Amino acid sequence: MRDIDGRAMAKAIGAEVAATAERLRADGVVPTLAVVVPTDDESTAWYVRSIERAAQNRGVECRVLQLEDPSAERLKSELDTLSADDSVHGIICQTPLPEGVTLADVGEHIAVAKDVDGANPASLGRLAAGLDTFAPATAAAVAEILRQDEVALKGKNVTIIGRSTVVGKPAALLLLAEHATVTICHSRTENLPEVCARADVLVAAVGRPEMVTAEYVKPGAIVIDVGTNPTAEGGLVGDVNAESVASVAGALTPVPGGVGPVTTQLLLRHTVQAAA
Ligand SMILES: Nc1nc(=O)c2c([nH]1)NC[C@@H]1CN(c3ccc(C(=O)N[C@@H](CCC(=O)O)C(=O)O)cc3)C=[N+]21
Repeated sequence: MRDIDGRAMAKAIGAEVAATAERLRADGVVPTLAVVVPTDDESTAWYVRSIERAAQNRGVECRVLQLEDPSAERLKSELDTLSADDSVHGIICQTPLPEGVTLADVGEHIAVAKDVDGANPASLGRLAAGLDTFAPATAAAVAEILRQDEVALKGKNVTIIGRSTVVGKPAALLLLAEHATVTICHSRTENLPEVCARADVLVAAVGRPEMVTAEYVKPGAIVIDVGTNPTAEGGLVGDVNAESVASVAGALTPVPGGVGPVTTQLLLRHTVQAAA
């Protein structure tokens, strides 16, 4: 089994982002991303630091707004303000959200043109309708990795485990647009390993540590692991048991070093595109 090098792909995207950011700055536009952080959460805090670091390296301005357990009203008004602020080009509201607040709820307060992580239901609708729009960065990373790795998708069986609005559903739409035959599985799917084992490309986006084992994988299949599950030791494991699938899969995105780094760079790419 081959490892797909997400860090190398991220680096290439980052270089392209830096070039675009430089052109924008020469034209007097400082590409700016606003990161709204509404809760204290370890994996979110890590992602935010990673966005800040990457943005700084690529010439994108990053404004982090840490809110202390805001009400839904406060969060929405903050997003309304950023949506109306001409100096802000991209907005991401980090999940998890405070108790009782849904992403669809707050997402409606992120202007579609600045919705670089595809949180507004209107962005998802545009994606479904085949209109120009930003997909959630993680879903976009799945499609980008398959594109950069030159994985054939036309007519192929792509199976996605997980039907979330931020990953499973938008990834399905993006891969449908590449003419894949897409199956979405979830917790109620019958004979899950068997359904997955028909896939030429298997995308694991469930959030269950190392759930996907060899019996889920067709010999030679490309496996994309979207999971970032924190371990007790402070590390990170994916949704795929890499050791188990190693003898069956053709290729796998490792965790860390797979989908994660590409996700961060695509958020920046979306930001410079929004600024342009
Ligand atoms: N609205 C929203 N969109 C998100 O996309 C979102 C979010 N909220 N909340 C938090 C989670 C988490 N997340 C990660 C992204 C990249 C890595 C990543 O790059 N991880 C590194 C390694 C990290 C390590 O070693 O600890 C890697 O996979 O190589 C991790 C986690 C995006 N999230």
